[in-house]
Amino acid sequence: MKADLEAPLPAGQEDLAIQCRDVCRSYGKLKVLSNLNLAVPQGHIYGLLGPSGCGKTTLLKCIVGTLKISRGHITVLGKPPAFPGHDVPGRKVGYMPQDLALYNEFTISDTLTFFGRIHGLTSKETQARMNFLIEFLDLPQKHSLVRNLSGGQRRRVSLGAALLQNPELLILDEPTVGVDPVLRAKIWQHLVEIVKTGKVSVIITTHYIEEARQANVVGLMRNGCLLAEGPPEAVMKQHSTLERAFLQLCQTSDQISSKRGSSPQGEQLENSQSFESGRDESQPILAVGLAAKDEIPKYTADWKVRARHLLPKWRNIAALMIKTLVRMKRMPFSLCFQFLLPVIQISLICLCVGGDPNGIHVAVVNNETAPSSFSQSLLSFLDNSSVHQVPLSHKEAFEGIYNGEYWGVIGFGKNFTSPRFTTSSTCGGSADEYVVTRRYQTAFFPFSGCMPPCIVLHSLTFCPLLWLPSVSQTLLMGRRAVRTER
Ligand SMILES: Nc1ncnc2c1ncn2[C@@H]1O[C@H](COP(=O)(O)OP(=O)(O)OP(=O)(O)O)[C@@H](O)[C@H]1O
Repeated sequence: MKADLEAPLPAGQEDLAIQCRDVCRSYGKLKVLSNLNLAVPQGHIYGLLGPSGCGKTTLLKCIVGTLKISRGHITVLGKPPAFPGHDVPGRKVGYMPQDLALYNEFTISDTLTFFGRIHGLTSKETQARMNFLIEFLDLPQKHSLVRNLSGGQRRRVSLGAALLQNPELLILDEPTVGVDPVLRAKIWQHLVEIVKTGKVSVIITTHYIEEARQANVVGLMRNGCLLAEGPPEAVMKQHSTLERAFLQLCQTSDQISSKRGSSPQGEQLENSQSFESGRDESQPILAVGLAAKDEIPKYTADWKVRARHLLPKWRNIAALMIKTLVRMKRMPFSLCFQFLLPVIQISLICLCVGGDPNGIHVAVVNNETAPSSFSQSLLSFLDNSSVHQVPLSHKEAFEGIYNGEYWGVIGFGKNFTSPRFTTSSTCGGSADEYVVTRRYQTAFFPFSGCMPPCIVLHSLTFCPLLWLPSVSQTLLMGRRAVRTER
């Protein structure tokens, strides 16, 4: 198991934090990523730029392992995302999603403590990091509720959660949106500093193209593939700004597409300053210092590692339970809903089913007269509080039942006790004995029509999923509950 995790990486990959090879991803018929190739070197900041809707967030979700790719290969810190025994998603990765998944009922302190627990930090470590991050990200007091924070402040809390455990890889989806320029500069400065150690790598998306000049490598993305990849200075070589370089690359890409559309098949496209004719779409128009295409190795994990990967971690269960308790405490209405509703449902069920029936009038036609007869002892077994026996003749009994006076008729023949009948009647042979229970069932279940919806409602509310949502979340989603939640 250990050997598997510590196996040396194939040549050329040990210095790549992320490698995407021919990655494709679609949402139904919408192809979002098409044969995308991207390489994030270890200890670098990779600025992923591109217009809205080009697929940046989708790519980041695939990298972090919350979305599956349709085709291609991704390796993150040497293994595919969500590979058994690999902490991606997990402690090794700090992911700040675009849609902030923070809990409104949490304070800043609760939020950071929750993520600290999830990543297995001690409370001392969490506290130290929290104090640093609150000051660094210029956050309000740590007891402020997330729901009372502004949009920009929430983004910074989310960024704080991503930075909390000092991850090896930071995946930041537009962390600087709604952040004032001074803080934006500070965040970039921090990123530049942490990558200097060579142990941390960052992939960051931003709409502020010019701020990406501080990245070590930029990737310009359009329509699900990379137009250019390389150091910002190289991409900007013939242009004063990254924005202009991007504009030029977009125009070049459009020219290629239109020429390809209009030129007859097989005709060679003219050479342009930055691309070759018949360009492979999976390759950027401009690629500076791209990693060589190594063979992607086959990754296998020991069965023990796989089994452990499937099992939820206790610390995650504990963190999620505490999270649920804190949320319940802050939302008393939800507490009532979760605990009182099942009680109401059970009461409703009991009301619908009703209590034990009593005072049911049943006509008894007993043609045996001897007090020690078998029919008498059978009748004595009946509970008199539920069944009120009315001894009648055959005719009176049937008249009574047709008039609705009795719920049923129990009849015994003259020779019920005789040995001949004790054997044959148990097989249902004698015409002298009868039990008529025309309306008996209705007596027990007067509201039986209401039962199915009641039972469904009851099972929905009483089911433990509602009582302990955190545990079920963890059990269902396994150890990856943590990051998929965010
Ligand atoms: N869950 C989804 N189901 C269907 N389509 C989706 C889904 N998520 C994203 N898309 C579509 O995929 C495309 C790429 O979306 P994505 O969020 O990756 O873009 P983006 O580059 O991050 O955009 P932005 O910069 O505005 O955040 C868009 O056309 C979007 O409508």
